[in-house]
Amino acid sequence: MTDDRRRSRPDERIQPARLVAFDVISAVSRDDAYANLLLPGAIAAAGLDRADAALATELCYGTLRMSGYYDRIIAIAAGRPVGQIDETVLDALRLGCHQVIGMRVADHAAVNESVALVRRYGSRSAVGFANGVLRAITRRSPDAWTRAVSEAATSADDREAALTSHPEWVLRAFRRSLAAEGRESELSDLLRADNDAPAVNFAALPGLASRPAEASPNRFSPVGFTGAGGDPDAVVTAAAGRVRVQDEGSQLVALALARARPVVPGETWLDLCAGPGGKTALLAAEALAAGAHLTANELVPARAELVRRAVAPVPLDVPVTVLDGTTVGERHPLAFDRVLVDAPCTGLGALRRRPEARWRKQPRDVAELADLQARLLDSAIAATRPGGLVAYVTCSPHLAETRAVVSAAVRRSRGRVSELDAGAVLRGIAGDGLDLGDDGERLSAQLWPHRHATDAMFIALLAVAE
Ligand SMILES: C[S@@+](CC[C@H](N)C(=O)[O-])C[C@H]1O[C@@H](n2cnc3c(N)ncnc32)[C@H](O)[C@@H]1O
Repeated sequence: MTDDRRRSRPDERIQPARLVAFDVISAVSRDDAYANLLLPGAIAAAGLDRADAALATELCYGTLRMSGYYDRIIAIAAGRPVGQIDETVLDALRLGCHQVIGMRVADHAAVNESVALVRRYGSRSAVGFANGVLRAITRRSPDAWTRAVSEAATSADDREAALTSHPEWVLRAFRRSLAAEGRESELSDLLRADNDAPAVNFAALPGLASRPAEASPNRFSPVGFTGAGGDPDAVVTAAAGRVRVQDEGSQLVALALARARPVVPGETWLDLCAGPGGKTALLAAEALAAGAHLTANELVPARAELVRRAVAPVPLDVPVTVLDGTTVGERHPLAFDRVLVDAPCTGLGALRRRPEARWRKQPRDVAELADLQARLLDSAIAATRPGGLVAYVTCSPHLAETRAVVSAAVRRSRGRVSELDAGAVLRGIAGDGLDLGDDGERLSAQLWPHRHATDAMFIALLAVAE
């Protein structure tokens, strides 16, 4: 926000945490910025202490996550569609709405500071409008707003999408994916789980680090834990990078490739789409313990550098190449025993972590990504030796990015690859308590935030014929 846009009354103080949150929310709306990348720097630049940093995070992430719901409330309170409200004013209204409805902050603080934001960053003529809208919002209880939004919905799906703050197309995609495992009835739980901030989860690289005594083991991942206390970066630094922040589902899918069958020493492994290297680090630790070699590949040079840093704490030489993964099958045919394709995807399975991501994605992204995913998987299969294994992984449960990509690749391979029972492999790692739905015919496996408290990671394991 440039200084020349700043106007305020001399007596008008806006809490630094609110200013930071508003700046980041505006950058997301205006410049398509990523909140998770921008917020830490904005907090540091403002010199916020721990409590204010937590407040800024809640204000920013909560507002972005629930903005679909808040927009319905604002439209009713304003008597006009949000598309007719200036963007800066709308962001201030969303922030105010989150404080009144989501955080139950005292009305006067939420209203006064949001109006002050409009006075400072918006047009003067909008100040009265913003004040009126926010006062209208405070006149009804959060429950009354739930009823009002429900009544204004145009269909049952529109209602559920509004109340859980999801785009309707995402809701339908989730329903199809749950229905494919006989669990459509879990849709509402899933949508609500997306709105809970996930606990910080760690992985202790096997053979190189162990879970701190005070931490709680993960339910499913044998190397995962939560509750290490304090600042996550400090936990990672204290373990010299051999403990990493990593979702439990991400741990499970990486372990599934490494542990699907016994490793023959000297095996060669490839992580085809490795950046930023979370799964590479886990695979490197597994390769080290089993006597395998690991190569990582990543298209984007800056992300390849992150992979190098991620594997540095593992005493194993892991070459990192910077290639388009779709060409690796041609360049290195039949070269690897195990290949991980952690494919670029919509990320619809990680909405808990990326608060604005649900609004950024469009249905057309799915088709584009599915085409790239198919080419990456074909390339991975071509790069795998007879008798080898390929793991196809996404952090999206969208069927077009998951089962459809896998079954088409199996068809195209004309018998060269067949699916293994990924669910059985995961249960072998995680224990029989891992509930993977009711579809007895399916060999791939889908994890879910509401059922497993993981990101919605998908995995299929493909065996290449001898
Ligand atoms: C889902 S992320 C991988 C996450 C990673 N495995 C981890 O656990 O940290 C997908 C990665 O694929 C990369 N990518 C996209 N297109 C690619 C391509 N054609 N070839 C190789 N990598 C690609 C992206 O830059 C991104 O870093």
